[in-house]
Amino acid sequence: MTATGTTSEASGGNTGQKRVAVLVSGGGSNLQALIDECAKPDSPARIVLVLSNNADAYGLQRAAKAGIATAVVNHRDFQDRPSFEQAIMAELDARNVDIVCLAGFMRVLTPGFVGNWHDRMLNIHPSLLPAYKGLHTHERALEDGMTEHGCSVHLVRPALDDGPLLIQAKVPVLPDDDADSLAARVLVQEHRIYPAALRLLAAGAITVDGELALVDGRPGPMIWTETD
Ligand SMILES: Nc1nc2c(c(=O)[nH]1)N[C@@H](CN(C=O)c1ccc(C(=O)N[C@@H](CCC(=O)O)C(=O)O)cc1)CN2
Ligand SMILES: NCC(=O)N[C@@H]1O[C@H](COP(=O)([O-])[O-])[C@@H](O)[C@H]1O
Repeated sequence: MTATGTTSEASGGNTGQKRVAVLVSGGGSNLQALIDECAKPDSPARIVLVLSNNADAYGLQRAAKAGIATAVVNHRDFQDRPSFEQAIMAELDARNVDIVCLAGFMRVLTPGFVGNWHDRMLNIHPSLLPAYKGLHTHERALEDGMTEHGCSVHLVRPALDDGPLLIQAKVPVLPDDDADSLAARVLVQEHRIYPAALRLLAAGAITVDGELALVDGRPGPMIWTETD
C-alpha cells in the first residue's frame, strides 16, 4: 500500500466543500471529468484523494498532475475483500472523506463497505440501468440489436449496478456501430453526467425516498440526450 500527499492538503481548501475520494482502476477519463468539474470556483466538491487498486492506473497520473493526493491499495496484497476494504477505509478516514465516487473501479465492494457509504457513494455505469448490469455492456447491447443505449450515475448499493438512479444519458446505436464506436459515444455522455451528478450530491440536491432518488425534489433520474 502506497500513498502520496500534496501541498494542496496543507491549504485545507474551502471548508464548505464536500471532500471527495475517487476510486479508479484504469485510464481515468471519468476521473478527469470530475477533476475538471471540481476545479470550477463554485464547485461544492473538492477531490482530496484518488485511490486505485492498480498501481499502473493512468488515473493516478491524472491525479498527480492535478496536485491531488493518491493512494494505491492493491487487492492482490490482501487475503480477502474485507481486509482489502479495511485498507481502503483507512485511506478515506485519514482524509476525512465525505463522498466516494467509483470511476471505472473494477472491484465488487462488500455490503459492509457499501453500508459505510450509504447514499454517499456514486458509480458511473455504461448502460441505461437497469438494463445491462455487469460488464461488457456495449457488446451485449449490440448483440441484442438495441437502437438506444447510454450511461447511468447511481448511488451504490450492495447489489451490483443497483441503487437509486440520479442521471442517465441516452445515445443512438448507429447501424455501423461496433463496441468501440458505441463505447466512445457513451463515454462522451459519461463525462457530462458524472460531474453533474457529483455537483448535485455535494450541493445537497439529492434526497432518497426508499430506492428512488429525488433530484431537486423531483423523482429521478434526470434523462439527458446528446443535444441537451
Ligand atoms: N457492491 C457494489 N460494488 C461495486 C459496484 C456496485 O454497484 N455495487 N459497482 C462496481 C462497478 N462495476 C460496474 O459498474 C463493476 C466492477 C467490477 C465488476 C467485477 O465483476 N469485478 C470482478 C473483478 C473484475 C476485474 O478485476 O477485472 C471482481 O470484483 O471480482 C462488476 C461490476 C464497483 N463495485
Ligand atoms: N461496471 C463499471 C464500468 O464498466 N465502468 C466503466 O469503465 C469505464 C472507465 O473508463 P475511465 O477509466 O476512462 O473513466 C467507463 O466507461 C465506466 O462507465
